[in-house]
Amino acid sequence: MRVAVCQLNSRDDRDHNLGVARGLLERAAAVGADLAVLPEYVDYLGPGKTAPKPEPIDGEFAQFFARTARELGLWVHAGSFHEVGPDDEHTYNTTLVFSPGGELAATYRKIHLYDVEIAGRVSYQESRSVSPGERTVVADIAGIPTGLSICYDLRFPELYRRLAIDGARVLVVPAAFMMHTGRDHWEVLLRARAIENQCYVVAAGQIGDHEPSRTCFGRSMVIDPWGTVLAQAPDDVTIATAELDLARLEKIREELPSLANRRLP
Ligand SMILES: NC(=O)CC(=O)C(=O)O
Repeated sequence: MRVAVCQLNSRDDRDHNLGVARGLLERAAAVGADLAVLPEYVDYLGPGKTAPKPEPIDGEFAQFFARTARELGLWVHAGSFHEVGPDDEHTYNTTLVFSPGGELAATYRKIHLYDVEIAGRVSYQESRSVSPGERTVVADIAGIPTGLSICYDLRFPELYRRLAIDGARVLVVPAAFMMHTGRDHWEVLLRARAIENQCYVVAAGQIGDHEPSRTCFGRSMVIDPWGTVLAQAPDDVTIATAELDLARLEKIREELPSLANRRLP
């Protein structure tokens, strides 16, 4: 399977963001990708705690990507968007995955919320405006069991171990990782999740400045189950592609059976 990671710089203009995302998905389809992955918060990254208009699962955001998947004949992992939440104060941070037929194949709500205060660097309290998801998800994407996660989830290895135990061969991480933490942690964490779970990791990030004061790290990448970086996007709004070889994954698991050798549940 050929995958494309799509790197965006989403702003406070949903229609603009969707237009840029569509252009990258067209590029992914043109180079033969079977699956294209967008980053966290494709719909909106701007001033204010949340998008001006959160949407239901079957709203315009979903319809746009269902149509795009169908028109391009592509599996589309639509990163994440602001889904209408349980009350007026909170949304969900939600992933939607569409099949090449345009059917909604999977949904996932971000479980771990980014509540972090690093003096002078990062001040973010995601739980003030977002409610956490409760459910882990291994989706069937083109016949491959694929574990879903979003951004800050990456720091919680027990989530990915659960996904691996539940059969995942690919782990997808749409993100808007901060520049301050990303430059030291992003690649290390992604490669660790790939090696320890013997899975492909497909990670699509937001890149650059977002109003009013957030800078995202980018460096979208695809990593193999040995921990090797197969593809990495440059610091731009663009795509990077790589081939996933499931036979190679099974060979790695056979030769170095660390997943099978686990002693703790
Ligand atoms: N933005 C996030 O959700 C996570 C992040 O930037 C980090 O973990 O660092």
